[in-house]
Amino acid sequence: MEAAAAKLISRDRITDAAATLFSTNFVKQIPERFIRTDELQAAGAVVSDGEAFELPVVDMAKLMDPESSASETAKLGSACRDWGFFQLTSHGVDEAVIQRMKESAAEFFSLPLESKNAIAFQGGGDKFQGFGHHFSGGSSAGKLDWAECVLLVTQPVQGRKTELWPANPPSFRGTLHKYSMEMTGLARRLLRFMAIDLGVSQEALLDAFFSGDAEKGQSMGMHHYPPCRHPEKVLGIPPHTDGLGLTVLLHADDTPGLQIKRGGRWFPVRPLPGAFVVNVGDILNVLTNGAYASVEHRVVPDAERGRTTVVVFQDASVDGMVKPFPELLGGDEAQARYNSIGKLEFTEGHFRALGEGTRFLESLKK
Ligand SMILES: O=C(O)CCC(=O)C(=O)O
Ligand SMILES: [Fe+2]
Repeated sequence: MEAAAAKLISRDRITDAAATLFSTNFVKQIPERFIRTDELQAAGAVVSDGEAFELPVVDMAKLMDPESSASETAKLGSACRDWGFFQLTSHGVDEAVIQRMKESAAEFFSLPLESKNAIAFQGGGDKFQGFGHHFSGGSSAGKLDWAECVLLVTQPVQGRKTELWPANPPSFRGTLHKYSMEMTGLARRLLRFMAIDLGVSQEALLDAFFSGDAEKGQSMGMHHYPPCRHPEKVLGIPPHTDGLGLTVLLHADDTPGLQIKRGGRWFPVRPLPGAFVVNVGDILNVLTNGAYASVEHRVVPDAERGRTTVVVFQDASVDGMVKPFPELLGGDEAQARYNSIGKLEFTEGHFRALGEGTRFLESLKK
């Protein structure tokens, strides 16, 4: 869940009891606050292991190569339209930086609770950054996720609260800075090809994500899902869509857990080694007038192995608004499938709806 979310909601601190639960994995009985069997049963079936399906794979090197660019761009476009998700290979992000980010995340979560709580969520108001449990709303209200996470603003640089960036491991802050810059570069590269696919100018799409507006930026979520002997009873993250523009997820290990909802069923992502998982957020869905889909997803813990991920969210807006690109409407406002709304109002609405278990995007539909 993106960091901006928590502006309107408080989050829970991780208690000693939860930390013990997370570190042992020999729990005989899972405490009631984590049990969500009903919610899980109501949410739809998971496709079986044997069922063949393929989450689209997009190759950045092929996007960049004039020989293959057109066909790979079409693949990128259909992934964003049909799945709202794809795995990205040959992405060009510095492998050493990725490796250090993975290690830093894993090292942070392996620290004793006391050290992690040095940057605990303060709760309430805009003090949303730091370490703790996710907020769970809607049908999850009052329940706790089988996960611990860190949320931080990473861009613009002047918007960072570096005192909340882990000081342990000591290399963490430098690594996150480099990783954040790499992610900006990656988003820029990808957006150029999305613009070609959409038929909007590259400048307009890049401006929507990166022009000087102070409200735009980048945030990150670092998640640790401890193993759980009863994965059918708990959730790592309840179903949600991402409320910003574009999300890029890095697996720090090869444990699966992310599931995508499609046609009423949950499709487990089988992470490809070395690939990022990229998905369309609600704002990009509106900017593209519904052409690109922001799709519901969730995380279930693994029975045997822990899972650590690092997620980067890239924010977007057009002239302070969340609205379909005028270029896509051919000068005819009647073609807009969503009502325009101010960026701040959108963010507030998104988190209010998340808390209520509804989807704000639906209320913007014409
Ligand atoms: O950790 C994951 O696989 C997904 C995390 C996620 O959906 C989020 O942070 O919004
Ligand atoms: Fe998400």
